[in-house]
Amino acid sequence: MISVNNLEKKIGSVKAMNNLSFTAQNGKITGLLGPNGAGKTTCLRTVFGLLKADSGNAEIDGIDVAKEPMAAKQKLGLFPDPCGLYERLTPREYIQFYAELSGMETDAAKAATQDVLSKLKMDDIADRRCQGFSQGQHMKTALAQAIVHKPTNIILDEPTRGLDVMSTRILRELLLMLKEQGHCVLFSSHVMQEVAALCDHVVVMAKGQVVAEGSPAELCERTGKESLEEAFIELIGSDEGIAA
Ligand SMILES: Nc1ncnc2c1ncn2[C@@H]1O[C@H](COP(=O)(O)OP(=O)(O)OP(=O)(O)O)[C@@H](O)[C@H]1O
Repeated sequence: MISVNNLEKKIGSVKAMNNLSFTAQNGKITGLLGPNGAGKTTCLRTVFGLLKADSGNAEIDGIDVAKEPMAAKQKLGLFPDPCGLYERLTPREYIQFYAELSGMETDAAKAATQDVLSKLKMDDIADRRCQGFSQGQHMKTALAQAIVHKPTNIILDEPTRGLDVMSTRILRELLLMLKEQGHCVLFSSHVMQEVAALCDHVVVMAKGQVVAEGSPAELCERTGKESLEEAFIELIGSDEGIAA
């Protein structure tokens, strides 16, 4: 479970997070939905411990990220940019390298790597160099890296940006699989269709604050709108910076 409690962050003259609070539960996909500049990336960077909040805190399974960063990170996986893989390594080498970086002994890292390769059905590409991989293969390798240390919680910042339809579908299936396995999945997006299709819980953000939260159906009902896109526009009072 990820909980964000009264986070505040001023960057220059901008309040990127303004008393931001929400919870993302295990076994659910939670979407952070907001227009450009809403503070989604700032929030996720804070949750991962890459950015220090001015006040408030983020907790991973009850562990304060700022106070116990190593313990919190053991329970958290960050989906990296799939374009940033080391092309000369095979998925097995790459994933094992990250498992060891997360603190596992070599034997445990090897076993965990095999586990995740099987879980994501990657055995056919496990020992090929990443160079020349398709988008979907890159994606699986990146996700395997994020979950090899068996974190309960996974965060993804606009994971489908720049992906084609097939890769987007693969990623969706992978996220649904993680949810079925009881993981807490938190991702940011401004793509309505994606959020409506995937999320159990949507946190609508604007100007560093939570404007509303609930399931897509609840948000539609609350605003009296038929689609999440219309509900979103009603909630934030503008259609600036969103994608259909
Ligand atoms: N390093 C920085 N320097 C200056 N301003 C920043 C910096 N990081 C974030 N901001 C500002 O903080 C606000 C929130 O930015 P953030 O990147 O968190 O938004 P976002 O919701 O992820 O937006 P997008 O959907 O466009 O990626 C914006 O106004 C942004 O310009």
